Amino acid sequence: MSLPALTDPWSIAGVRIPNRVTLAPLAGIGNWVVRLQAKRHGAGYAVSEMVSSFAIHYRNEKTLRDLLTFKAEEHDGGPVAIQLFGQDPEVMRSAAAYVAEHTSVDIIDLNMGCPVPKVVKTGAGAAMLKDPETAVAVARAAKEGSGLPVTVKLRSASRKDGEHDGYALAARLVEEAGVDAIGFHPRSAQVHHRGTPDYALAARLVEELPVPVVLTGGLHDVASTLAAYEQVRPAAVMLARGALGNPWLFASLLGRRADAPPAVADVLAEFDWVLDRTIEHLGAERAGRYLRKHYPWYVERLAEAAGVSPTTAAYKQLQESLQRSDDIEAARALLHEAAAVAA
Ligand SMILES: Cc1cc2nc3c(=O)[nH]c(=O)nc-3n(C[C@H](O)[C@H](O)[C@H](O)COP(=O)(O)O)c2cc1C
Repeated sequence: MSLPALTDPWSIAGVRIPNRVTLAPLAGIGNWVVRLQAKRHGAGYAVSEMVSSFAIHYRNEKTLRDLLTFKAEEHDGGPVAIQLFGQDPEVMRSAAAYVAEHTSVDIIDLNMGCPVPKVVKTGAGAAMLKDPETAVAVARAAKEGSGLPVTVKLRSASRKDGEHDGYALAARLVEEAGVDAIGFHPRSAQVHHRGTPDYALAARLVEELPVPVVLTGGLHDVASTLAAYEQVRPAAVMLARGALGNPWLFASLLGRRADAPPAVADVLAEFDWVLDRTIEHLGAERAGRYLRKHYPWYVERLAEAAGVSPTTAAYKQLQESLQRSDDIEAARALLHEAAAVAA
């Protein structure tokens, strides 16, 4: 069969997704601002940062306030999912029921791939690859609790030289828990985010499973994403590190803009948009601290737009000044000044 264009629609359990370029879950990053940013630049589907099922079950105030905000405009460009993690089926059932009732999410995604020790030592994330019975029970509970489509994002394996326990788990989740799609990251949990993903293995999974497989891993620019899409033939591609402070990648992949760095004015306008929306989300004080994580990406874009290496002295100094600043308006002024020089 011919390979659909990335601009072609597809669906997860009857939920229509207008194109095949999607935003990956990104812990500490993928809040409504970042999801809406991806959607504005064309992403057909976006998954939230991972959220603890326990925190929802126990009604942790900060979690409910900061992580369970989904804006109506996020849905304009296609559906939105929340990613939940946790190893206890009954807690997952309760958390899934809560998000179905209290948020506008269309789909629940379950994290079975996070390799971070804090998560794995509780038996959640990538630890689930070694415990298929629990993984199936958790997925079933999420479906029953929410009544929503449920997808699972997982790694190909726990260990780099071990069996492909994640690959095997994917089929069981679909067969035994009725999981509606799989997000597949063909790297082992052991290597975290290093090395080349095993796209040949991902292609086999796409052939084998009766549900959509969404590919993530190593999709850092237009060329690498198109090459992986053609090799693996997944239902969709899911951008992660490649999209950090680079929402233009969505538009370039969808043919809505050239595959070229954004202009200085575009970087500045985007930066202002992110600042304004994050102030709306967190208030100016918290936004100022939180956004330090985002600043380096926009400095890099600015350097690219100016045709200069981000390692030159001026850009290094700008990075340092931004990291020292927790005043959001001071940070805005710094980037505007640098942009005036770059333009
Ligand atoms: C900062 C960061 C946070 C991430 N957070 C999550 C997460 O919350 N849930 C998840 O399933 N994967 C998470 N991932 C993994 C990504 O979704 C993605 O699968 C992975 O980075 C591979 O894609 P890449 O090589 O294109 O970056 C995270 C990755 C990064 C770099």
